[in-house]
Amino acid sequence: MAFRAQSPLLSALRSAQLARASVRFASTGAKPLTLKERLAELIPTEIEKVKQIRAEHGKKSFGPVLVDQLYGGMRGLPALIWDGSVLDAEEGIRFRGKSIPECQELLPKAPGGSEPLPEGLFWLLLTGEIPTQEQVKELSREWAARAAVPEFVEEILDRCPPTLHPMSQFSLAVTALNHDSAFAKAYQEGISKKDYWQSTFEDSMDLIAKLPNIAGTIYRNVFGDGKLPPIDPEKDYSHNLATLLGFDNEAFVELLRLYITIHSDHEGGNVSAHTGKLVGSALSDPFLAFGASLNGLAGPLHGLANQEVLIWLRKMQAKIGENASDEAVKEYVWSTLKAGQVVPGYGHAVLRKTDPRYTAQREFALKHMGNDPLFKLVAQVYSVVPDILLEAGKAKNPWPNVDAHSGVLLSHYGLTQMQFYTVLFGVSRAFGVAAQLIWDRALGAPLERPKSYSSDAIHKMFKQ
Ligand SMILES: CC(=O)SCCNC(=O)CCNC(=O)[C@H](O)C(C)(C)COP(=O)(O)OP(=O)(O)OC[C@H]1O[C@@H](n2cnc3c(N)ncnc32)[C@H](O)[C@@H]1OP(=O)(O)O
Ligand SMILES: O=C([O-])CC(=O)C(=O)O
Repeated sequence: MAFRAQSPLLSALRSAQLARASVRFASTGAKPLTLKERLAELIPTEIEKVKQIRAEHGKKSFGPVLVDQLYGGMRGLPALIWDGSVLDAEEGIRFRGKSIPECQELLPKAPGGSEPLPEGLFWLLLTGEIPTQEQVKELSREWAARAAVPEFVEEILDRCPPTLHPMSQFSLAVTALNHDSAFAKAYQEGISKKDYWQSTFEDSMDLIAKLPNIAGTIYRNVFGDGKLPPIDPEKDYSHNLATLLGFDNEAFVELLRLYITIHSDHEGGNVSAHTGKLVGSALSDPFLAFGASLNGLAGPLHGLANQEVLIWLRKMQAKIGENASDEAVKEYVWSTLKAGQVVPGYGHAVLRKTDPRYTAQREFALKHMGNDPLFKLVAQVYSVVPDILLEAGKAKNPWPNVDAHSGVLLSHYGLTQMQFYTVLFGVSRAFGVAAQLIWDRALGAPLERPKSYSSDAIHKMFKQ
């Protein structure tokens, strides 16, 4: 929740809560609150806040809905509540009000590391607060303890042909985790609505915790890299993910910390986030809801674009050679457009400037791999594509998005199998979707069911 614009009553309530929480640390010297305990404290205030917003503003309008918005993919239509992050077209994403550079500065880091730990980001997404070092350490341990995947899910993955796309395998495995859903079980046992959030929280924690093992199994099955090593309970989430994928390079671990943080959430309207929220609104458990998110993320206009960027760059290199001139790159970009294809990694449904996630990855590349030939090509493409898209005159945003840069970073460290890239995006996106699912159930969010119209109905409506 953004706690910035609050009534005096709500701020007083919240300050009292925060004060109580810190007094509890100070006076008892007890263990700091766990994420679930802190959430339990925040939920009553948030329920009151939403009640108050609805009482005060419930009948106010955001403005007209245009017929073009119905035909045009609902661009700009205010339609969803999403608390973890808000996207500004010019400035890019803020997680609970914090920009990417602010998160890089404020969130806890691993010893010796300089990138934020995704554990801290998850805490921030859920509570709006920056956790302590001790709290993220506890979260790393908790996720490590929950990381094991049921044997039958491993068997499902082992039986997938290596030709089945890693994203399809990922979605199958996540959906199958529903077998052990705490929410589904509690619902069958007749749980009260006010307790929905607790089992949703448990499932969400299990979901996030099990993703590294699932991703590692898919990677090793498809790309033939031997058996999975065990999770180390004393290591952080990204470190364990890197190990499971077979990488022991500390710079790669730092990359994963940054990667998961910046890919975690992008407000609620993007395909994967909205799908998760929609499916969750039917009280499908977090595994079913996030499995659906993954199927949306697997589309080339959304998360698959990071794979598409690398494929496109490699094809370009094959055609015009390495160290090609700007002219040759421009010609290749034009040939893509003239063939009726999109330039992958460029454009965005909301953003109208360079994606700050692109900038964060570019800065990482400048720090760690300034001389990588593929990074140089990515930078060269950045210097020519926006002008071409402007000249072509169709794309509303000619600037690069997050996917234009992620593949080159992964491939620099040897993760060259681009069909796998969107799986890492999916591991990250679970953080944002899970955080909102928990709040949706805590706040009693209703079944989503907007109104649809036929073209005939619209035609008749305006004829009169
Ligand atoms: C994590 C993410 O999901 S980030 C996005 C990842 N996707 C990509 O990078 C794929 C390439 N980009 C695109 O296809 C688009 O820019 C999208 C899907 C991201 C956004 O789509 P929209 O909001 O519809 O974009 P926009 O309003 O600018 O589209 C207008 C026209 O420009 C075209 N256009 C937009 N971006 C591009 C591009 N990168 N290359 C060529 N044409 C483009 C659209 O295809 C559309 O053409 P049409 O009128 O013939 O249908
Ligand atoms: O916001 C969007 O529509 C797409 C995107 O960048 C994301 O989901 O990360």
